[in-house]
Amino acid sequence: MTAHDAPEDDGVHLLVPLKPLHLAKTRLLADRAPDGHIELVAAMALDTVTAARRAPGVSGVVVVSSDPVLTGELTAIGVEVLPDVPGAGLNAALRHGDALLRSRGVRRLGALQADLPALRPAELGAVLDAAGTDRSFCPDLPGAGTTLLLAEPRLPLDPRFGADSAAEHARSGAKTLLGPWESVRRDVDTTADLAAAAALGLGPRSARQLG
Ligand SMILES: Nc1nc2c(ncn2[C@@H]2O[C@H](COP(=O)(O)OP(=O)(O)OP(=O)(O)O)[C@@H](O)[C@H]2O)c(=O)[nH]1
Ligand SMILES: C=C(OP(=O)(O)O)C(=O)O
Repeated sequence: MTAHDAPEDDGVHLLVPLKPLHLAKTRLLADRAPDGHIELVAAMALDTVTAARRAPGVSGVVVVSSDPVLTGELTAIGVEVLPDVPGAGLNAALRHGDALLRSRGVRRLGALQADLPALRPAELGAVLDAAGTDRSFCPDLPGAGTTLLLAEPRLPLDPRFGADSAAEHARSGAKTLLGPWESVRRDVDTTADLAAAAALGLGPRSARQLG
């Protein structure tokens, strides 16, 4: 974290998890050539992180990943990267990041997916406003997944990402955040999602990758 991310402030620190790039976003390969896949996944993550850092109410963004290329690119723009827990999976990676940031005194914490290349800072800010300090989550546009999970101040994140995570997060007592913030819900799993994100307006790195 930088001085800008000082834990004393009351903004939210977001953990952004990402698998090794060559293993990530395989559903996109169902109907896309593999050329440029790694570069596209990295570009989407960098656009997501860049937009999230600019959002009102966000005090810091920390990526959880063991990918060396991504780590190099993020570090170069001043983003901290925590190494993954090898082989432990997404929720363990987030719990690991949660524990580490809490040990530094961070009070407000959330998890944001790395595949939101159309993310608009003002829309993420509006979601954080609507959340207040409640445990809450933003479902993806299809409704089954989760793009953002926010913990209550000082309480564990308790992430339940994976199949039907929206229902799992609701069951865990999290408030559902619905509102005019399509870019926060527009995650990219398939080529149809990618086209929808492009229609919304991609971040510069993703736009460049798609030519
Ligand atoms: N750090 C970390 N991130 C993970 C891990 N597993 C999944 N993720 C990330 O969690 C996010 C949500 O996962 P998915 O949307 O299913 O992404 P994916 O597994 O890359 O996509 P598919 O291969 O298409 O299923 C993505 O950004 C993944 O890279 C993990 O073990 N560690
Ligand atoms: C892991 C998840 O992501 P996706 O739905 O994009 O696979 C989730 O939403 O919990």
